[in-house]
Amino acid sequence: MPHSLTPRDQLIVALDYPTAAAALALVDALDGQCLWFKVGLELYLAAGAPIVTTLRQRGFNVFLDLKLHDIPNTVASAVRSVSSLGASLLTLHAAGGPAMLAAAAEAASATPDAPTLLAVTVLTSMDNTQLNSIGVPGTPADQVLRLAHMAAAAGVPNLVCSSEELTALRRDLGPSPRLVVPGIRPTGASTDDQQRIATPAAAIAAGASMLVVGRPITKAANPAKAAEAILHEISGL
Ligand SMILES: O=c1ccn([C@@H]2O[C@H](COP(=O)(O)O)[C@@H](O)[C@H]2O)c(=O)[nH]1
Repeated sequence: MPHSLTPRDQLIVALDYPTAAAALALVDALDGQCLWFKVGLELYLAAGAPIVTTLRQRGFNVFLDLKLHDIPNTVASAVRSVSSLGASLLTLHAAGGPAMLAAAAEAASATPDAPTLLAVTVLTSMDNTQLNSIGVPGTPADQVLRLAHMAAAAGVPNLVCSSEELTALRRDLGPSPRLVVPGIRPTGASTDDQQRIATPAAAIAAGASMLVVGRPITKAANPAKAAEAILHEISGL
């Protein structure tokens, strides 16, 4: 495994909730099993920066999934703005291009306590047809590889990708980049709106550093049991 992380270091639970109270109820229900939580657009727009600081005060690691995508100056300023919150990871869209990524990387390296930047390649909800329909030729894997090389050259080597691209990414980029993988579905779980999916074990075996899991845990009848099953599935791999 590229990063020698324990299963609890590898599982990020996506807190896709409309209020801080609902998100924190799920955190409480997991009863300390999970160390990482993802705050995405829904929760951040509803609850703002205090949800990040609350999670940090409770001792959890925060992945701030804001998927920044704007002109270089604006994205660099946003990186500086969120750096004081204490999130460990922050996303921006690789499709913003090399100048945007380089400006963000420069801002992060010059800002104390800046999060590690992750470049989002091709959303796991997109398949071949959807990608081609926005004017990108080829397969999601082609585009992920193209964006990954561009992002690394711009100073953002860590990525969000699907499990389907992991083998090729590890072949090209080696063990160092942190590859964070959503679109995780335990066997038998509903795929929802995800297109490029894998089981937790398959994604870790293919080279994922960390897994992002939302609905298979948050919508489960017993979220703690669902999280425990995923941790069990990836332990010993
Ligand atoms: O390509 C991407 C990038 C981010 N996500 C986010 O991950 C979670 C996945 O939630 P599930 O409920 O497990 O599908 C969600 O917050 C997305 O915004 C992604 O799915 N794909």
